[in-house]
Amino acid sequence: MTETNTPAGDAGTAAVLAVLAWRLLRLVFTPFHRRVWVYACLVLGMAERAHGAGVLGATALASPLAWWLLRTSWAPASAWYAARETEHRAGRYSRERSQAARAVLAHLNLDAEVVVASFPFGDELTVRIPHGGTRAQVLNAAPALREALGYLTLNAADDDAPGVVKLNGVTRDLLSDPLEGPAPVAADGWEAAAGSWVTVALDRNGKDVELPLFLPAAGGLRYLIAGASGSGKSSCQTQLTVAAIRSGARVWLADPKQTEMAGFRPWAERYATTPDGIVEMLEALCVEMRARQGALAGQFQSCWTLADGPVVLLVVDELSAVTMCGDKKLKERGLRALEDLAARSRSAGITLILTTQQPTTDVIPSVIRSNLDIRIGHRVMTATVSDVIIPGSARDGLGAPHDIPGSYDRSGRLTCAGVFYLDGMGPRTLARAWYIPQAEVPDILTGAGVLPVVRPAQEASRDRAPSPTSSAGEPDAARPERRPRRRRTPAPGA
Ligand SMILES: Nc1ncnc2c1ncn2[C@@H]1O[C@H](COP(=O)(O)OP(=O)(O)OP(=O)(O)O)[C@@H](O)[C@H]1O
Repeated sequence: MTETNTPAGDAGTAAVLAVLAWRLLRLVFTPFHRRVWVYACLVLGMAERAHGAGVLGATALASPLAWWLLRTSWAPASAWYAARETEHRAGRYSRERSQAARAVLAHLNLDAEVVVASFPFGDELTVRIPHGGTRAQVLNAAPALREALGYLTLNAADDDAPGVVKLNGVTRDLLSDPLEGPAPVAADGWEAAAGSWVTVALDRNGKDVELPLFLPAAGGLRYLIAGASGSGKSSCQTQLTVAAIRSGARVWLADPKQTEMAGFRPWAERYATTPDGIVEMLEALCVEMRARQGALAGQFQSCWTLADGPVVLLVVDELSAVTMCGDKKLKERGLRALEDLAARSRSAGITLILTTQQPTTDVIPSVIRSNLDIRIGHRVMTATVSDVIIPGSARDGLGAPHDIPGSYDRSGRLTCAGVFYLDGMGPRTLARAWYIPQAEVPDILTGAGVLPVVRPAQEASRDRAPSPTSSAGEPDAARPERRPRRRRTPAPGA
């Protein structure tokens, strides 16, 4: 085929060649997976030179413009592009950081390989101990690495593998920066058996903090979550409840404030809001617990397993609704049920989350407190209160909830909302929780394909005819706060 020698053809060819030259130059610095585009331009340009087809040249020139228009005006294209760019930048960030770290170590006569992985609050540096080198040498280099890479802190992680040292470098202040983005448990594809661990927070080294819902050898867990109003007590509670529902546990909720847990209501097997409804629910759970224990005894088993049935999660959102209840008899019944559950629910595969904003010895009597295994202490005002949540924390120097600094920002939110001390899961840890607003709970659970609990028709009748020994959950606000009116008429269908 003959070449076109018109001035327009020459100008087109020159333009194509200029684009190609630029693309070829970039090719040298472009990672392999991004080169396909450059190859496509190259092929089009060659075709243009060989066949003089102006259409191909024009395509080669116009296609970057078309792609730019596409990705700026069509949402799926821009989302894809943004995701690729983020991935690309993260790769570049890690490469640059590992090169910088290697240079620092080489300066200190340590010829070590370094791999950097980034986290929301910093980086994890995995340093391979060089031949003839020691772990101590790498650790001695940490201050120089911290200085050179600009970390606030750089500490050795406690999960070293043989031959490597892992260092956690923190770039953001845990106490002043809330976690952004969806909580891991809310992510698409989060799947778990009821026994799995739930990532609820990041610790001050930027590492995941995981909490269990059930432990195969121990059974259920007993959580205490305490802190001042607005300190973010709902953070871990909501995440654990989402995880429990997603993993098929039966969830019973006591929600006297009717705010923190309201989003869960359609998925809760039992839901109570008034003191007598809550006490009834606690008593019903004691009955369930004894039935489970009876079944275990019959099989000579000491502890519930997931093969025996699903975990039951009981969340009492404000413990004082029971333990400080004005009705003395009701309070005694509630305390008896709570003591029973705190002492014996574990082996029956029942997990408890007891939450309060008044962590005093009246609200959490010591007989209940002493059985709670995992304590999550958000900001409180005094050392005495810290000691109730985490015994000894006021004096042991390992960090206490009243040490957590915080003030209200202009929107009225506590700056330390969601920051807590975790005690009872290894060394005491300061962490910041992910946050799931209640309004998002229905979308998360619906999006995960979890069907709401179909409540039996009797539920309505329970409202009308509650009985202290019935296994009824009472639903809610329709019910008078003090004493339900008892009707003698039998429940429909009874
Ligand atoms: N982990 C978190 N990260 C960021 N913000 C949070 C976090 N947890 C809570 N918040 C913010 O703080 C506010 C109060 O949180 P939350 O309702 O959990 O507090 P609370 O301790 O349960 O308070 P109360 O006892 O009064 O119900 C929330 O509306 C939210 O804006």
